[in-house]
Amino acid sequence: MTIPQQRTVRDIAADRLPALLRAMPKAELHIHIEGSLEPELIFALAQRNGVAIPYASVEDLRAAYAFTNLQTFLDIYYAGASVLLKEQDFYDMAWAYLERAAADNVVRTEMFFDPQTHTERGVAMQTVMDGLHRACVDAKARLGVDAELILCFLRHLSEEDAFATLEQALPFRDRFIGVGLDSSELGHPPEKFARVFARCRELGFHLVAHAGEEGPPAYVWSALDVLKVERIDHGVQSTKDAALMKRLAQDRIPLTVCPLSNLKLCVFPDLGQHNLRALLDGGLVATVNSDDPAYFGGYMNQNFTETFAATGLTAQHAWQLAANSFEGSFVDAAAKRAYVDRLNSAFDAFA
Ligand code: HPA
Ligand SMILES: [Zn+2]
Repeated sequence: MTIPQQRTVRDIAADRLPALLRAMPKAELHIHIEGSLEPELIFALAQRNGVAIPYASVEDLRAAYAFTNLQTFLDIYYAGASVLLKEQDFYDMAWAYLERAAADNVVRTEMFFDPQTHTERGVAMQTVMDGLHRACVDAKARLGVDAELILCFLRHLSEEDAFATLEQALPFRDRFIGVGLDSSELGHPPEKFARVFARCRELGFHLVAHAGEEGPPAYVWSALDVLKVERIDHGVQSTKDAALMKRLAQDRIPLTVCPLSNLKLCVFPDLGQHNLRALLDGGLVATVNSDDPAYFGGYMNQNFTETFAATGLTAQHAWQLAANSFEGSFVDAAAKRAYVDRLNSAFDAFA
């Protein structure tokens, strides 16, 4: 892997830090596109498609977003996705996110999607793929955002179901760059999906998995050693295991950390106690991401500004997190260098 050059960044006053965080180019590596579905769009799509939803208003729905753990969120997240039926619905959802990403100076995004959430309801794989892919193509042309897709298997379902999903997706294999693993973590360890990940590896897909969000460090170990993933999504429980921290640092395995998600799902009691700084201090390739921004109260820049305000991270950390996002992305070495050059230019212009 190419490691972007290091850079020592001059300190800037705390009151100017939010502007720098917003202005710097960055990659988003952990965004569930179904988690970008805002309540307003849920209501609009419900009406367009004649789907009944058990909430009287947008305010009513938003009021239900009081989560105590991952599962309480997932129950509402899957219900929200039930309004997605047509190709245009998937396009509209992805386009709304991509416009928000562009506004946050996200120049590269690798978006998760959960096909089983849709095929289970009778939506064709092709419908999902067509809508999301068309939004990615338009994002490059009209927003200058380089957008790719990563297909996630739902870990609360069986490996057999994951294999069937992979089969359905293979006619569209040029439209997604990798596979991931999401949904209910506890009780569904990575090794449950050992064979389907081995197959995806043979097929040449990039591999990632959620691990160590709520689950123990053992799940991060098995994501690495059994599934052979290239990145860990979340991974914040890794600080509980010194040997694991060493492994992640030595192998430069990126962690796609999602601070506002961790706050909303009660992984940390408050943002001031988030361990992002400890991950960076441990030499890990940690990144900042939004996860499910419509549900967790913030897109990329809000994740950056709120976390920096709560934890006292500095301009040096800002540079490192953005550089890490490009290092951790699935672009080639020349593109990584070009992105880090853009990052350096943004810092020069800011000084
Ligand atoms: N964790 C697991 N599964 C998910 C998440 C998450 O944060 N968001 C959407 N699906
Ligand atoms: Zn996630």
